[in-house]
Amino acid sequence: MNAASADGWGTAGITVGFGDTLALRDVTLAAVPGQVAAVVGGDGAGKTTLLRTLVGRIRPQVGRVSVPATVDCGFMPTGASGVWQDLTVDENVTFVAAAHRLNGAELDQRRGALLKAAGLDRATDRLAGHLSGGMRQKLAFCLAILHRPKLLVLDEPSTGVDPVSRVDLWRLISRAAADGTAVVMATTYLDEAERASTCLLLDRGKALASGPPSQILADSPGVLLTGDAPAGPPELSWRRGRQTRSWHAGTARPGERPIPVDMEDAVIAFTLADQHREH
Ligand SMILES: Nc1ncnc2c1ncn2[C@@H]1O[C@H](COP(=O)(O)OP(=O)(O)OP(=O)(O)O)[C@@H](O)[C@H]1O
Repeated sequence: MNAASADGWGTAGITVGFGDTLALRDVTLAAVPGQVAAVVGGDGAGKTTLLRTLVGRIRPQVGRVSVPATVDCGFMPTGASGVWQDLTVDENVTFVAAAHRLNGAELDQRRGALLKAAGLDRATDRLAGHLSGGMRQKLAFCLAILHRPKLLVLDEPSTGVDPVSRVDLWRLISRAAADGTAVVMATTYLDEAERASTCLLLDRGKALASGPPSQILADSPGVLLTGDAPAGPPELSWRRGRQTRSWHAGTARPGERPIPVDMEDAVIAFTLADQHREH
């Protein structure tokens, strides 16, 4: 369980069920040092279950999980629940540092650098419960990475965060990866997924696509059209800005002018293609 493969860590063919619900079916995810792997998918897709299985909080019924030793893992649960609301920013850091036996000059240096990078260095005496949502998420991030984990797992770190704090958070995440950490993050923001090294698209517990973002876009199934009105059945059309997107399986028909897909289109196209196959 604890050995790193040549390429890093991750899950191999894991299946997780809760009673009658199959939350994950045969899902493989690679966590590679120096890279950010984004896990994307809609509500109930299985993102949280995958991350919790990766950090050892859920045991898969089938498949293998390989991660570094627990002390080398950092986990930021969803909704900044890793933050103690009744403690100040500084006290939160001290509390988590004690759990990792960090102290002295090493802790002072780490605390100073992280809180500054997160824009929290002027808020050290504020109660975490009184911080804005974005600041609290950034504090949760700092706590997860305080002990310089080799594997950092983040569950929707930027959900509900304003655009400026999202940029800050993304900078912190990129820096962690640049320092050699293997980062795995669930996100519902597809612009973030597009900037990751690899993406795993989940839908109802199943992996619909995985690979570098450019490959996911290139592999996007079917044909995407845009216009003022749906070009096919309403269940295969959706609004995007002022335009309507329409999708169909197969290749372009005579007279159609398919448009290039971005990550948002690709995620919808993979999901529709999967539903199409099922019917
Ligand atoms: N502890 C649990 N007991 C029973 N069912 C669960 C449990 N945890 C998750 N599930 C179910 O497993 C499926 C996947 O849930 P999960 O929370 O992993 O999805 P998600 O992609 O993180 O979605 P969301 O962003 O909405 O939380 C859902 O159908 C969910 O209801």
